[in-house]
Amino acid sequence: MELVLDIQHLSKKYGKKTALEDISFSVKAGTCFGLLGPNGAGKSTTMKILTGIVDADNGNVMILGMDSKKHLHSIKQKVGYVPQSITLYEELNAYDNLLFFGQMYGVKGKLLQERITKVLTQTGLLDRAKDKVKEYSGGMKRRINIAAALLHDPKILILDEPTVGIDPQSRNHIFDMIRALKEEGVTIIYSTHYMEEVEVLCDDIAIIDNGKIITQGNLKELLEQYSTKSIYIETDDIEKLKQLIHISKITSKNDGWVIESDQPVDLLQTILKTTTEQGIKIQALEMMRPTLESVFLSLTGTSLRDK
Ligand SMILES: Nc1ncnc2c1ncn2[C@@H]1O[C@H](COP(=O)(O)OP(=O)(O)OP(=O)(O)O)[C@@H](O)[C@H]1O
Repeated sequence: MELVLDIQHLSKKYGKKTALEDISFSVKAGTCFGLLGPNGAGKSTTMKILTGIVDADNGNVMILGMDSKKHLHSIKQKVGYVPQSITLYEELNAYDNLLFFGQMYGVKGKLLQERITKVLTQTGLLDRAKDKVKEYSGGMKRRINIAAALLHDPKILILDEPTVGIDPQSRNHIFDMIRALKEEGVTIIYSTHYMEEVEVLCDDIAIIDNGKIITQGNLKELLEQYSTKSIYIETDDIEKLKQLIHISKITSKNDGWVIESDQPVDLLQTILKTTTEQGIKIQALEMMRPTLESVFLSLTGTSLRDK
């Protein structure tokens, strides 16, 4: 598959502080790539290097086959970047903001009018286009900020933590937008510290921590490879069950227990059979979906949520 982004051995220090240490990853055309990591991991620095805002100390970035050091201008025409902070004129309405940003990207005239209508429709804010941005909610501002990065019809859209501090409705809108853009063939590069977002949106991921990539690859394969397989059960008679079946590791969770097993399907069947035969009542029994939380835990020994 065609690579639209290829990063090799990127390093960056701010003074003595190492922000990135030998980062390499690549992104395939038409996919959603997730850069997942806790605060301060180096996600924004990576994205700023991709967009030419920050210079790397070492390493190479190829975007759409072009070297970012030599062809930044051409690259910028094909890449949309949504920074973490909102960059809109509060006193202007959304339409005028988009007019301004479109012209900055070099889009003009009738084409710009068409693009503004399209991006406002994509963000679900066409009917609010004439309202001043200062009257928008945080989530709506974020959606317009994304719209601004789409005006020049980019092939790659880079989003730096686009859902921080916004309402669930706007978050869902952003997810729907990303899925629709992907359908249209746009490659998405998405940074976040929310594992759940990566799990539902991304095809391939890199997990970054302390400026280093700790693992990367296809999301499904990583989940399969690293995460713990387990069963969740709620029953009033766990002690009896423990005597009847072999359980290697069990921990309490919510109103029940999580039992780890290399063979969760077999264990599930055994539990069902045993509880039925012995008359042990169960309130809930299910296989637990592998999560990125457990991937992170098994690779770093710490929880991403605790960072
Ligand atoms: N301009 C700067 N000057 C000095 N240190 C910086 C600067 N920008 C970032 N850093 C440091 O570099 C490291 C990586 O920061 P970066 O913003 O890339 O992380 P991040 O993963 O995007 O985190 P966050 O989600 O908190 O923005 C952090 O330790 C941060 O404090």
